[in-house]
Amino acid sequence: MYDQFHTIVIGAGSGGLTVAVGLSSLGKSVAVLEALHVGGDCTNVGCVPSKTLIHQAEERGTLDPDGVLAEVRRKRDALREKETHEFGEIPNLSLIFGRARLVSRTQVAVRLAEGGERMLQAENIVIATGARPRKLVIPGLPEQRMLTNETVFELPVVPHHLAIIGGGVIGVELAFAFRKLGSHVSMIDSSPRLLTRHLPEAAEAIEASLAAKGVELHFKTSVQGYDEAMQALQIERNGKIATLHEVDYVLVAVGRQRNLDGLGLEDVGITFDLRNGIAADSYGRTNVPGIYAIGDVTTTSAFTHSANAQGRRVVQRIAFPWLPATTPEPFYPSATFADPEVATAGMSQRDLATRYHPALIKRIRVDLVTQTDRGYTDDLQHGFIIVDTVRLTGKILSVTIVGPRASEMISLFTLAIQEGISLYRLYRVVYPYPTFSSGIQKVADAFMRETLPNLRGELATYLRYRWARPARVADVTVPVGARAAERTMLPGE
Ligand SMILES: Cc1cc2nc3c(=O)[nH]c(=O)nc-3n(C[C@H](O)[C@H](O)[C@H](O)COP(=O)(O)OP(=O)(O)OC[C@H]3O[C@@H](n4cnc5c(N)ncnc54)[C@H](O)[C@@H]3O)c2cc1C
Ligand SMILES: NC(=O)c1ccc[n+]([C@@H]2O[C@H](COP(=O)([O-])OP(=O)(O)OC[C@H]3O[C@@H](n4cnc5c(N)ncnc54)[C@H](O)[C@@H]3O)[C@@H](O)[C@H]2O)c1
Repeated sequence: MYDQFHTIVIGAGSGGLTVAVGLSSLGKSVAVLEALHVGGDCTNVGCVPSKTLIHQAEERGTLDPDGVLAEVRRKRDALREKETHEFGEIPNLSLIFGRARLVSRTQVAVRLAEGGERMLQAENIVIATGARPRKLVIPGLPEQRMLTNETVFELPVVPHHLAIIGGGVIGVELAFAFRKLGSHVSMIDSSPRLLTRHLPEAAEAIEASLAAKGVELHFKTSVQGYDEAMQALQIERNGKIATLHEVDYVLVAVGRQRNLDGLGLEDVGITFDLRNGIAADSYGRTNVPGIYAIGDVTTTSAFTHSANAQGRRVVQRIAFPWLPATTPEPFYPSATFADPEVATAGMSQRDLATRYHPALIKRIRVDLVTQTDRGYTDDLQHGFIIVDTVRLTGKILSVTIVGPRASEMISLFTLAIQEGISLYRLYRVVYPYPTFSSGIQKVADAFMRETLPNLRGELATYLRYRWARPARVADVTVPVGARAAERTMLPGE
């Protein structure tokens, strides 16, 4: 016997809840199936606890580090409870705890958390099952000393020496936080630098800031094993073994693995692969009519805001199928809550390199330390804005900001890129004084200074290279904010 719904959503995380709330508020009956907790990764083991930790560590530092960890859990649990209660109360929305599996193109079986199985049927199914941390095997490391983002926020006491494997977004954010709480922190990455999806300039600033705070950085390095008796972590670089002493915890943050297994995707004929996740178009449609996929389980999303944006497009598609579905997926901005913050908007460097001849691109860099008075008043150590723009036209293609509140500042550029607002128009905007955002004015100033006195030359270059294909794709980085469909690498791969 199948219970009937208009839409079944698998996963009550950032993406799934967006669809469920959107459709139920439009009067559609929605079943949301969740294996663990309402809120998914973001509320429970991701954005919310990590940002609370970062904020608390900044505010309270070494005064009461274990109290900070307790406060992170208190706030996380309170939010989880509030969300669970609120979603449970929404009319037309049935929240069902259990593990879901597709049994046909319109039917889902749920192994209920309370025991037993329930069968559901709907004309639309949305898969939003997210991702989990990729695991590493470290010989000799006892299980209780191995942490991931799923366990690190449960620590009752702050580690004495935390070794973080992986210098991506998770590793970097948590390295700053635990260092501020008084842990000795060592970072180990197999790559030659941190934040490999960002511009090298951004990684350099973050590396300098971490090093200044006493974080040990080990690049091109792998972890060999752990000696419990000595609490020693063996690492290897260029064939040489070194030892990190008194390591009480190892945090593994080496990327993500999509939650695809046990979903019955093959049985229903949904196109997916382990590397790229479920293939979906810019409106979340998979190759199977009526089945959608959004968020971390797809190729194109790695953030809460992108899962949310995709969820809203699915709501539009399902509720208003007569509206045109022609807009491409937007570029998703990214924000890394390091100290200083790193934020990006627009195209990836790889995409730039494939679509534009290098001669057509003008790169402008404004140093927030020396070129803004706010940098001076605040004794800023690291900060800049880098903008890649089309010569002559001032069309903004790609932006990286490193600095305080970069995560807030980036939205102006996100708007400019999406709405085709050029640097000529940003030049006319008045920015309050003294702010870091006055650096945006400096970017526009620099563009005008380099363009207007040389209009003829800029025009000639523009006309010559406007349609020219680049000779070859350079070895370039792919910023996190890149439209993920255009990435060649995915988080954790
Ligand atoms: C430490 C950390 C910090 C982060 N910080 C940020 C940040 O600051 N900003 C940002 O934008 N993003 C951040 N992210 C990324 C963000 O958390 C994810 O991109 C986002 O949660 C993805 O949403 P989702 O809906 O795709 O999946 P999820 O939120 O992971 O939700 C998927 C849900 O599906 C459930 N599920 C899985 N399989 C099944 C099944 N078979 N049946 C039923 N339920 C199932 C899971 O239990 C889960 O609740 C962070 C991630 C981590 C790990
Ligand atoms: N502020 C945010 O938006 C935010 C914050 C945290 C996480 N996230 C999301 O979570 C996801 C995962 O982040 P992550 O940091 O785990 O992955 P990541 O892909 O960003 O970084 C993984 C790092 O681990 C390194 N690595 C891989 N294997 C290794 C090995 N065996 N030994 C040593 N180093 C190794 C890689 O070189 C890379 O630098 C990202 O997609 C991100 O979007 C977002």
